Amino acid sequence: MHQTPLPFDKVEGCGNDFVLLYQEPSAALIPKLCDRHHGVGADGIMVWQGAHEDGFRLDHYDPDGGRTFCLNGIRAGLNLAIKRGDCPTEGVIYSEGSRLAYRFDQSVFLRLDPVPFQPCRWVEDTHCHEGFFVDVGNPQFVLLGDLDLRAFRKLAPRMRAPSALFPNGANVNLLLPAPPGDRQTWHIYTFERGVENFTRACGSGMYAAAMVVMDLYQTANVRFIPEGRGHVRVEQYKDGLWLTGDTQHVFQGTWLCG
Ligand SMILES: N[C@H](CCC[C@H](N)C(=O)O)C(=O)O
Repeated sequence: MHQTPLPFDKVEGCGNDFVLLYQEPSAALIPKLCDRHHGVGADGIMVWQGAHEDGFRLDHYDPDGGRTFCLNGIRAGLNLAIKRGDCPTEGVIYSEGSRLAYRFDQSVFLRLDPVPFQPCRWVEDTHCHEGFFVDVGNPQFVLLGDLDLRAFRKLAPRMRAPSALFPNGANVNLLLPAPPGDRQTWHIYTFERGVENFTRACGSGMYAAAMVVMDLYQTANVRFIPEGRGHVRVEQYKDGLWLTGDTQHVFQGTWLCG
């Protein structure tokens, strides 16, 4: 069977990795590309759609085909598009129903709209954990050191499931202060919906966590150290709240397998 070669780039933000495409993938291709053994291997697919309204557009697919907002995918995809000259160093990026201002200064900065959060309690049998629910364009459950990493690894997949508390399921994040007592620097661990696994980083998880931490500790700057490489900062400037962090263009390739 003849297959049309499909050019792609592999990009990542703090270890949250993506296959960046330039045309719409078929539903069957998405999990194949994301597969770490038989495919390229990625936590998701980004599709560069070029000019859109007053800016540019990047679409996102989870490995299970779900469409939802993805900050690391936007950061990583936009970083490459800017470096290649496919879009200016300042502008607007549309993605999955969101419109974000961006600028480039050594790395991509995305302007975040402040979003509200609600305290909530996850209960299962003998387990009861207090956290915060934040909808940043996808659902995020943020636990502020209410359990240790070992318990989080065990419970996060269950917390992620659709429930009365999270009808659409949720991405689940654990924040641990780094170093203890510091309220501006946090380790963050995330179990991601759609990937159905712990990922090295989750940009929207950090967006959600920033909303909680900045409000609770009245701080204008927060830095996250995800499981993967590097870090992400959320900082208050005169013109709003901006998020930035490490991204990388890992390699360029051509998919031949259909
Ligand atoms: N898997 C997530 C979306 C991807 C978010 C993440 N990778 C990010 O950097 O924002 C969900 O289904 O809600």
